[in-house]
Amino acid sequence: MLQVNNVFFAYGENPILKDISFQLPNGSHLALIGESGSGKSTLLKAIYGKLKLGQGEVSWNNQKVLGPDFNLIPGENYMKYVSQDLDLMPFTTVSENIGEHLSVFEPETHQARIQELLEVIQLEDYAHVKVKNLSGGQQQRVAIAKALAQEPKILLLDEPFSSIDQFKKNGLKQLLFPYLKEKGITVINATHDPDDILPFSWLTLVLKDGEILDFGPTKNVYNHPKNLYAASLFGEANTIPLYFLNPGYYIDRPIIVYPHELSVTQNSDFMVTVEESFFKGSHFLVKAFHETNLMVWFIHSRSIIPGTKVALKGTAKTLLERISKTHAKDYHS
Ligand SMILES: Nc1ncnc2c1ncn2[C@@H]1O[C@H](COP(=O)(O)OP(=O)(O)OP(=O)(O)O)[C@@H](O)[C@H]1O
Repeated sequence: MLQVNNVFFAYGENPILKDISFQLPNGSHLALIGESGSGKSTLLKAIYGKLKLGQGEVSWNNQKVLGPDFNLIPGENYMKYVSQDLDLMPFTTVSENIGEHLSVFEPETHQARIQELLEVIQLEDYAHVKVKNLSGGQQQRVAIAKALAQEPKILLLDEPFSSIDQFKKNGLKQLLFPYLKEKGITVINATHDPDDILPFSWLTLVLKDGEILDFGPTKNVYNHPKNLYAASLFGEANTIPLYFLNPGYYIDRPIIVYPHELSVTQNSDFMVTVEESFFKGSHFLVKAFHETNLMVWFIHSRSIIPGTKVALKGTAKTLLERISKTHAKDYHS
């Protein structure tokens, strides 16, 4: 179990992490999300033991993570941190980088381990290429393999796929994340990419201004977002007064609605005027305005001519659940 208890951290007078507490069972996969500057990298560094905490502590299996005052080289041997600063040896090969910290006394195991990791990061053909001759994305993959070579129990990833193209990124994630799960490695992945979060992370933690806004199963964080900020981290999102969606609810409470939860209908009083349709491959993302000037995003199978008035309804099951939860809250308050 990884435990983060009441962690506070400031850069000088500037508080960055404010009373962060959460627990992660071993082998879990957490997505750490939040806008730029919300404190994701700082939290990873705090967990890794790189920062002198103002207050609080981090422990793993009841063993305290010692900070920079105790470890000359920050970090515990059961934990690896892959940041943007890749810490590779540019003039040696991919294999040599991955195997840098492996025992030379077991050459066969050593080679087998390197081969296994080359397959996970899909760089088998580059085993003997010098790192300086690789692209930025390829170097990121080597840094991940190098971290995994030492069989950590906890892997901290700081936007690990930022330089990797979409095609390679998808393939890599489909190999890497199941591999980490199979090995029982606890993963905290700081990311801006909804495609990292929804399919792979069972848990999600939302940071806002250095505080935890939400923490729980990804499905709950997504389906019942705390506010527009949390929902927007997954993509476009709307806040719409409840009574626009169901005139039966005479409550002036806004509700979060994802674009895919709205659809064009013949019979609804919720009318909007289309401004623009954006091609998204399998559908169009449409930007429209209600007469109250409220901006509304919804998806549609075709592009819609700007200026067209359409009626919208929200019938998605997830939205209906959210509506009934919001309505119940009003009813009881
Ligand atoms: N070495 C530092 N000295 C002073 N302030 C810092 C330092 N590193 C980060 N900060 C500040 O701490 C805050 C949090 O930064 P952090 O890098 O943790 O955010 P982040 O959520 O990871 O952002 P991004 O998504 O852009 O990587 C920011 O306001 C940043 O300017």
